[in-house]
Amino acid sequence: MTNMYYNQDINENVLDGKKIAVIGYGSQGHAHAQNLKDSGFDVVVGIRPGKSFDKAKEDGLEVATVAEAAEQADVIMVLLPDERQKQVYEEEIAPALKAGKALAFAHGFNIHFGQIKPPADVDVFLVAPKGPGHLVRRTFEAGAGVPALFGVYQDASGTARETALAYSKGIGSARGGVLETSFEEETVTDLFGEQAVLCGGLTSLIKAGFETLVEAGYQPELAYFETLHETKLIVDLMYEGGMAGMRYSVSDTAEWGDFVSGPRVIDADTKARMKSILEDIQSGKFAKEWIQENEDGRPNFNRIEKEEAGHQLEEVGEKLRAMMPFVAKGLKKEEEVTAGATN
Ligand SMILES: NC(=O)C1=CN([C@@H]2O[C@H](COP(=O)(O)OP(=O)(O)OC[C@H]3O[C@@H](n4cnc5c(N)ncnc54)[C@H](OP(=O)(O)O)[C@@H]3O)[C@@H](O)[C@H]2O)C=CC1
Ligand SMILES: CC[C@](O)(C(C)=O)C(=O)O
Repeated sequence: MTNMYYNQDINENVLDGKKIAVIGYGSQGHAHAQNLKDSGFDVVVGIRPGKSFDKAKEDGLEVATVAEAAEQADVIMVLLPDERQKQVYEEEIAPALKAGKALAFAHGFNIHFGQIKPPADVDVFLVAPKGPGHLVRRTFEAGAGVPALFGVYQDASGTARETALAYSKGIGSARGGVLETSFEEETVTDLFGEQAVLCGGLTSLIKAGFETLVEAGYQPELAYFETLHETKLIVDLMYEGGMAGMRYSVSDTAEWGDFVSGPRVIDADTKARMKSILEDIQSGKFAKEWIQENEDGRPNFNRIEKEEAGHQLEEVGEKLRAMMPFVAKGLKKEEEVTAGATN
C-alpha cells in the first residue's frame, strides 16, 4: 500500500543518542512518554508543577520544567492542549530551539493556522495517533498499537521524515500502520472527523435516539441500553470486520432496518451540513472562533459542558454502569477515585 509504513519498514537508529522531550503529560503526553521509554528511548517530560508533574514522577519518568526539557532535548514533542500551545511555545520552547533540533506535534492545528511560526533551521513534523491517548498506552501495553498519521512541515536536517517514522515506531503506532500526510490534510480531516462523526456526530445521534424513545414514554434505562450501551458492542463488530462484519452478526430484521431507515436519519441534507462543517474548517472559520472562545475565557464551552453533563442519559448511565463492575469505570471516574484516595 502506498504511503503506509509498518515496523519492519522503519529504522529507529536515527534517534540513537537523541533525547526526546514530551511536553505535557495528559492524554497523549503520558502515552507517548511511557511508550517511548518502554521502547528504549531517552525521554524527559516537560511540565508545569501540578497534577501532571506529580503523575509523571510517580510513573518513574524523568521530569523537568518545560523550558529545561526543551533545552536538553533534540526532539521536542508538544502535547499541550492546542489552545495553550502558542503561549507556552513562545515563552518556554522557542528560546531553546536551534539548528539540529526537531519540533513535533500530534495535531497540526497551531502550525497550519499560523499560531506557531518555528524558525527555519529546525525540523518540524507531526505524528498524530488516530485514537485517544489513553488507548495509545493501553494498546501498546497489550502488544498492539494505534495507527497514526505522520507528516513533515519543515526538513532542515534532511532527516525529518526518518525521525518522524522512528518516533511513530517508538510509540507503537507502526504496529498498526502509519500513513504519510501533510499538516493541512491531518488538521482538516482530524477536526472534521471529531466534529461530524466521532465526537459531535455520534453524541448527537445517540442523544437524539435516547430522547425520541423517552419522549415517547419508554423507560430511560431501556433507552440507555438501546442507544448508548449497545453502540459500543455494534462499533466493536465494525472495528473488527467492517460494516459487513457487523451485519453478519445482527439479525436480518436489523439489517433490513439498517438499509431502509438508516438513510432516513442520515440523508443528503445531513451530508450537505457535513460539507458546510468541512468548509468552515478549511476556511479557518472554526479555528478563529475556537481561538476567540479561549481568549474570552470559554463562556460557551463551560456552559455547554455543564449542561451536557446533566443530561438524563448521563444520570441514568452512571447508575446502570455502577451495577456492571465488568464495565471499565471510565477514565474520568478512575481519576476522581485516584485523586480521592490521595487526598
Ligand atoms: N486527546 C487525544 O487523544 C488526542 C490529542 N491530540 C493532540 O495532542 C495534543 C495534546 O492533547 P491532549 O493529550 O488531549 O491534552 P490534555 O489536555 O490531555 O493534556 C494537556 C497536558 O498539558 C499540560 N498543560 C496544560 N497547560 C500547560 C501549561 N501552560 N504549561 C505546561 N503544561 C501545561 C497539562 O498539565 P496540567 O495537569 O498541569 O494541567 C496536561 O499534562 C493536542 O495537540 C491534541 O490536539 C491528537 C490526537 C488525539
Ligand atoms: C476523536 C478526537 C481526537 O481527534 C482523537 C482522539 O483522535 C482528539 O483530538 O482528541
